Parts: sequence; C-alpha cells; structure tokens
Amino acid sequence: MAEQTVLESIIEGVKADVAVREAAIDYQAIKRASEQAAPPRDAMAALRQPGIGVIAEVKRASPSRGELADIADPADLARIYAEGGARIISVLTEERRFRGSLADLDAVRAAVDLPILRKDFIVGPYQIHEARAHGADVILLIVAALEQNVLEALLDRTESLGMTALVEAHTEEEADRALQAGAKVVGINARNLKTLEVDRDSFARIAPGLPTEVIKIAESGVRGTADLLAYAGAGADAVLVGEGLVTSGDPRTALAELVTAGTHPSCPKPVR
Ligand SMILES: O=C(O)c1ccccc1NCC(=O)[C@H](O)[C@H](O)COP(=O)(O)O
Repeated sequence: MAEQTVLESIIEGVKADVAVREAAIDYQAIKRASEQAAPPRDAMAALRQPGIGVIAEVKRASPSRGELADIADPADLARIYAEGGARIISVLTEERRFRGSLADLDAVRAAVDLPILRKDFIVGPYQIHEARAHGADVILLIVAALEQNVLEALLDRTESLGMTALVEAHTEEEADRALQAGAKVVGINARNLKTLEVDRDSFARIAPGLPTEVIKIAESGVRGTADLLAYAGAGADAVLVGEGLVTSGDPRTALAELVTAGTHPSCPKPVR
C-alpha cells in the first residue's frame, strides 16, 4: 500500500476532529449559528486595494518546521498585524499539526476589524458554517484535498454565506480545476502539501495562465521584501506570510518592511 502523504495524514486527523465537534454541536445548530453571525467583511475589496497586499498569518507550528513561535495571545499578534497594514489576517485553526484552534479565531475576531481567513483543511460544509459562526470572512479550499464536485459545492456554499473562498493550487492542473470551479481568488502555494517541498518559482509558472480578473495570491516562502517583490513581479495581488513574520522576533517591523515594499511606487503592479 502507498505511504500516506502529509496532506492525507493531516486530513485524516481533521476529519476525526470535525466528527468530535459535530457530535457536540450538530450540523443544524452550527448552520443556525452561522446565519446569526454578524455579516462577513468584504475581503475582495481589501484585496483590490492598490499595491501588493500582505495577508499576515497567526501560525504557531507547522508540519515542515515543527514549533515556530509561542503565540500566547493571538489577539495581540493580530492587533500588531492590523496596525501594521495587513489586508487580511489568516488564522490557522488546525489543532494537531499547527497548534491552532477555533478559540484563536474567536480571539482574533474580537480584536480586529479586518477580514479574517480561517486557514484549515476544509473537507465539508460543517467547517464552512463553523468558520462563519466564529467570525471568519474567508476560507481556504485546497484543490489537492477535494474532488472536483466537492470543491464546487464548497465554493458555492462559501459564497452563499457571503464569504470569499481562497482556492489553493500548487500545479497548473490544480489551477485549471480552481478556475473550472469558478474561483475568483486563487492562491498558488509554493509549498507542495504532499511532500512539503517549497518551490518559489511555481507562482511565476502558473499565475500568467490565470485570467486578469482573478485575484492571485502567492502563498508560502516569503522571508523578506525580496520574495515579495519577486512575487509582485510575477503578478501577485497579495502574499500570504506566516513563518517569516512569526519567527522574526519582531513581527511589527517584519510586517512594516513587507507593507512598505508592497505599497512603494516602484513595486511591480498586478495587471488588471
Ligand atoms: O507550513 C507547512 O509546513 C504546511 C504543511 C502542510 C500543509 C500546509 C502547510 N502550511 C500552510 C500554508 O499554506 C502556510 O501556512 C502559508 O502559506 C504561509 O506559509 P509560510 O509563510 O511559508 O509560513
């Protein structure tokens, strides 16, 4: 039997965790809670602001690097990100490998008024309603983790709740599937979630094949302004940054450098 990929093993754990939560709060209850939540914030507008935006991530740990940062108070970090000019705050809620939680999402929601991305491994509608109920405005849909009909159904569900889906691809084929599903925001992840290898050139290879009206996010591997500028030159509207901020020792300054570079007149602009 073939060995499980990293992505498969994460998803196995996620499904078990969702089943436990669903046993405590059933589908109808989480659906009602999502309908009663305050309206979602407009992430598309945030991403269409001039310059290359920064999506700043609350990330404690990762399968590729283990422990990254002891983030005792995600609300504090989120305030630093908001004050520093992040367009969106990404909160990892996966528990086993990233040490995130829905409590982190709640804390960040209560602390900032920016759109929030629930960064997790979404496998079904329960998690989308859960994300909305906990105040998320954007969710991640990973093409490699979903059959096409499921991807399409989850994208529809996300948009029917007024949320934005960031549809993540790592290859040309996955980017085509994202477009076929109707994605308006496509993330090209430099990290192969099956092997954890990071290939920063994947964005420059794939992004030019995406329609101009699609918002393009370069995910992973941004460790400083040179990476942001390279992604900007290849057509990114925004970069998603986790490790580079949380391991910097000074996320305020690290974010300020990225935001300054991304909004500087000399920064390459996305073609629209
Ligand atoms: O970060 C990982 O090791 C990882 C492994 C398996 C699945 C997903 C993983 N990361 C999720 C992400 O996409 C990143 O957190 C995000 O793009 C930020 O990346 P980075 O700036 O390199 O931390």
